[in-house]
Amino acid sequence: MEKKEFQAESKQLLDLMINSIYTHKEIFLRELISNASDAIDKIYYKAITDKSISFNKDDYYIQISFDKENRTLSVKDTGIGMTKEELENNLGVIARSGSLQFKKENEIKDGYDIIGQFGVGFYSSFMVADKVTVITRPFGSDKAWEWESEGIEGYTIEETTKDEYGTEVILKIKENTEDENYDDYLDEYNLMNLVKKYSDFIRYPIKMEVSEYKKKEDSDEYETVKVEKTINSMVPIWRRNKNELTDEDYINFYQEKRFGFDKPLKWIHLSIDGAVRYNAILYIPSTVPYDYYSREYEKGLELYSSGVMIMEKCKELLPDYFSFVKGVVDSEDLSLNISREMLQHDRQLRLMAKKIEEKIREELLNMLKEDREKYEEFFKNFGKQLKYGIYQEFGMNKDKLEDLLLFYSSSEKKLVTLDEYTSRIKEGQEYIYYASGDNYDLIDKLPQTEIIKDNGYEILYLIDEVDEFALKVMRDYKGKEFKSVSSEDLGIEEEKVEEGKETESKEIFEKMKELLQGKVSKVRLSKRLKNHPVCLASEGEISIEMEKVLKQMPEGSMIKAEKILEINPNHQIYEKLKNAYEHDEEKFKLYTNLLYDQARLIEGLPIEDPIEFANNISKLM
Ligand SMILES: Nc1ncnc2c1ncn2[C@@H]1O[C@H](COP(=O)(O)OP(=O)(O)OP(=O)(O)O)[C@@H](O)[C@H]1O
Repeated sequence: MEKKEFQAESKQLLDLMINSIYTHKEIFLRELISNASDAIDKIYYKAITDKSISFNKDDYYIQISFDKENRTLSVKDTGIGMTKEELENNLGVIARSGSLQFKKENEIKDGYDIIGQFGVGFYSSFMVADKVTVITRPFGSDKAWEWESEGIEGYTIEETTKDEYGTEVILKIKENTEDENYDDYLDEYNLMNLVKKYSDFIRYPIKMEVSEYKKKEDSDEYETVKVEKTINSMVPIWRRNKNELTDEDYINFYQEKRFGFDKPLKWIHLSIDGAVRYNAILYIPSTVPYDYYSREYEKGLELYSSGVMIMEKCKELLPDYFSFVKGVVDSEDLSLNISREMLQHDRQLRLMAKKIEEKIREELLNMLKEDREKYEEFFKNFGKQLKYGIYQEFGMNKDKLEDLLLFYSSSEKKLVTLDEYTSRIKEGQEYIYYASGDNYDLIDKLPQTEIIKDNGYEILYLIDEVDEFALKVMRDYKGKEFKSVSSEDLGIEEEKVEEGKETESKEIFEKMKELLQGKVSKVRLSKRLKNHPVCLASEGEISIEMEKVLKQMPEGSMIKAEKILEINPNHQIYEKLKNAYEHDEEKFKLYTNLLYDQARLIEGLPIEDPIEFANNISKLM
């Protein structure tokens, strides 16, 4: 037996390998399976050019077996195997990849790319094993070799026998420690899950003996028996032809992948053959994930490189406003870093992300046009996210998102797009009007909306917290400005105020403002009220609805809207107020407080002092 040391720099590298390159120990299995798949691929490629080699697909497979008692786990393949020299070169020198060399020598460029390229994956075995044994017999040779290593100190090679060509890697799994349960790698269920997670789309069968609960022959009793099964799906659905796939295939894949328990509302299957080639299947869920609108939710698409899973949630592939999209992306063109946990070039990712975003937008616009009912269902679930998308980044994404928005319309009594609103705009209508509140019924009754409706103008009713913030950063839609029904200048012909009232009321309103002790910045005659005596309006950037929202945030509680109390000069209450001002100070104070409280109630704001409010009402009675 020959005992050899790893080359000097390899020792350090091996140490680095074992201890710091990978975040998850479990990926060692992905690496061994990828190597086994590469080894079979190499025969496949040889067979293409060498007519004397026949490649019968059924003869090629990967087999996983384990022995709990002896703590061994084995990954065996019927691939190309290694000569003694190759063993020394490939497993004796870390960071030398026989696979990369093979790829170069054979100029392999087509779709089924060989996975290995860095020459380090194999050593990840030492993260979970004390000892690694490789028994290999190269294709076309009778000789077989056994390579063995317990890590840094070196390895041995000796001749052995093996019935078939191919390679078997046997790991002596470490004992459990306080932090790590190595028994997981000797557990049928867990191993199956790891194969599903990382290697489901390796294109050769991965076989393993699995337990099955079966009825005994000639008896009613049941027993658990071991049956050899192929545990990977092999052909990824995204590589299959769209025409061959049924709705059921897509739905099954969504559910198998646990993207959600629901049935997806819509899916998009992409095969892109541009600067970066990739396939993707994207899903829009039909229900909101329970943690979607919370900090815990993580966006991202599952990323594969040549059928091997690299990242569970690649967040760079989705903008925040489309974070509800689930799915997979698979590309052969990614530059991976050594651990396969990250990508080396943002450019490829950016190109993919851009296209993916375009496609999602296109699909949503399509749905809006072709299947309104479905789109409204989507919007009910994720419309809020689109609106956040506009609000974030100061409206930078406005152009991409504005046509995807829906708001409830006062005249149509249903959700409408901004385009539909503007297409109905009347001559002389200067603005797109909106009113905010807790629900459509309450907004519909808001005194401020009356004059606008009387003019025959449509109003958008906003009930989501983010709505008004989004419209504020949008400012306009195709040149038409948004206007709150509570703003001072509504751009319409205002209610006439009798001559003299303007001057006469000044003094009264000054007094009212004083009595209200800073609660309002102004009291003024209303030019918008018709049948109602009073309402609140606001000035400046923060509206009353926005104040309500900000109040719920810890840092926003101090931010207040500048409120204006508006009194209807044509309502009999105005005369009573005037009378009280002139003759009964106590009554005037009472009216002032009551009118202010009423206006708050109409806006859905809490009464600041409910007891005093109740007492004031009693006084009136
Ligand atoms: N099962 C196997 N059969 C045949 N050759 C193998 C097998 N496993 C490993 N090798 C050889 O050993 C080399 C080193 O393997 P290793 O897993 O360390 O790196 P890699 O697969 O080339 O690259 P990567 O680090 O990107 O996975 C491979 O390139 C291949 O030539």
